Amino acid sequence: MTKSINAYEQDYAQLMKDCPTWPSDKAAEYCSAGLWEGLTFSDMLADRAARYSEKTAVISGENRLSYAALYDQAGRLAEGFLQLGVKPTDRVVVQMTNRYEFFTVIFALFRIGALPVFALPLHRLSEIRYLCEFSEAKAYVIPDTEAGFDYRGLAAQVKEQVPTLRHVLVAGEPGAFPFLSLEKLMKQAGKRHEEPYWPSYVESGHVAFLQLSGGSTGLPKLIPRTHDDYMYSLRRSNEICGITEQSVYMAALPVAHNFPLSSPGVLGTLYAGGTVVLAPRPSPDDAFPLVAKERVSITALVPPLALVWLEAAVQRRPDLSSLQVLQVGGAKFSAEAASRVQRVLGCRLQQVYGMAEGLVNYTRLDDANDIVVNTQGRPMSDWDEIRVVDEDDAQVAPGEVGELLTRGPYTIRGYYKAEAHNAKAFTADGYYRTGDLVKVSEQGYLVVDGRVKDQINRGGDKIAAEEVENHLLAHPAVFDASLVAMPDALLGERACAFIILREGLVATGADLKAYLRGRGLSAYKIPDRFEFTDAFPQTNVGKVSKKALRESLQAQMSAPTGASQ
Ligand SMILES: O=C(O)c1cccc(O)c1O
Repeated sequence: MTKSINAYEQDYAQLMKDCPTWPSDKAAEYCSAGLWEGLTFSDMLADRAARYSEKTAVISGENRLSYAALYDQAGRLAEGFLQLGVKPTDRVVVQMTNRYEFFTVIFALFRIGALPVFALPLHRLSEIRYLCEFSEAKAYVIPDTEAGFDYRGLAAQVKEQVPTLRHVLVAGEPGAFPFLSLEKLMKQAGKRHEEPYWPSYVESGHVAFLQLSGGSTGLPKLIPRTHDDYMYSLRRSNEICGITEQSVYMAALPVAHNFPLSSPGVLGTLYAGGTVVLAPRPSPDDAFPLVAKERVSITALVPPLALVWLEAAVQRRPDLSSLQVLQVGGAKFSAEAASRVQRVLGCRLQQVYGMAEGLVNYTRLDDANDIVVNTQGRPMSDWDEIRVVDEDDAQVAPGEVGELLTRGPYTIRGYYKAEAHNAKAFTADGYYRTGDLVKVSEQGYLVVDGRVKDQINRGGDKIAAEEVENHLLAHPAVFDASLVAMPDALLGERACAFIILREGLVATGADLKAYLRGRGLSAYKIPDRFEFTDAFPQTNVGKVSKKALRESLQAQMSAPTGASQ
């Protein structure tokens, strides 16, 4: 350590300047109402390790980590990170598949006040390079390989292209790459010193990590969440979802995604002293045996996976007797599929409509079937403020469709380093513009009815149209590009790119797909279909009419003479 505590205070002051937070009167209100309890993630784990000690915290393949072991490993890794020169307020991009090191790493970073930046396992060079650059990350943490993909090769490219990135750390084997394994980092740090072995710089009001936005603009936005606000959302989610120390939560979705991370997810489960089971993949082949073996009581899926589970369960009749609750969220779940969950899987359905920016809505476990099947739930907290507005920000009549705006004790007031965007994405009085169209029932339940933001929700994977369009526009043969959603029975939506080629130049759909892959774009963002055209329909203010493009696509898809690929 080369700096005094005061120096870190300056670093925190800078960080907090980059991260808009709540006005002080609101913050005081949330504190005095006991919503923000003044607990950091590091203190939370220390407390649970003392309380639950040998109880199993995380199960991942052959590994079973007790609360004490998780705390101990996080402490040693924290020491290791400090020795590497990672210090309070530094950013560290964490791209981890569902393995236990996700927890040892993030709790190590929480401990020293460094900020994990949560990447997803499917992210590739384009996304990771951006995350590392934009957050000025000092380190990048990866698994060695997973599902046939070598993250070390990706990291080698990122390291070469991002000069501020000093360290790559690997869960598993570094192999021939010049990277340090987490295991070595932990050993290097030696045995844990007497506590506390470094002063605590971390306060509960500080930003704990940067979460990723689904986004609708060219580049993904980073979401600063504080210990206080996130912890409140976990505590309240636990109450609603019945999470206790008896709960066994299985993460089938990638654990860094906000839904399995916090609604109530793996962190809610650790908060309650329960057990987290990490499924390597969400397929019935992997997940059903785990549910039976570990007596999983609750898990979370996106709608396409829920459909796959429903189908497989009918055929295989697996032992899901321990499963009490299946949460479905991330995209709209059809009422038809929703109505089959209880009968086919033998557990209660909970619909979850949430966003990494904050607001999470749940159907309640004792809600009538009609509500559980037909709505996306209601806000988790009485402190959530919501408004449903028309294009002029005027409140719509009760029950009418409008854009959902929200603010509250766990909804951010602005993105990280995004002043210009924040002015558009938030109202002057601090409401976040969700970009989703909803209607609110008399009892306060939300039904999602579309969106105004330019995004495609591909089975829960959100694609910002502008991001993909920008990549397409970089192709020499592309004059203009417009990405729209097309309906899909399994995923809900897929992406179709409408392309106008430059005169005299040619490119096929296959060429453009290969081009996007070559630019390091993740697979889920690569358009599923390409349509070549001479001009785009326009709105009466002269913008590209995506509505007209979607309609022309619909007409073509229902026409008898198949698709042009
Ligand atoms: O981002 C989401 O889609 C989401 C869904 C359910 C719950 C959440 O917390 C989410 O962030």
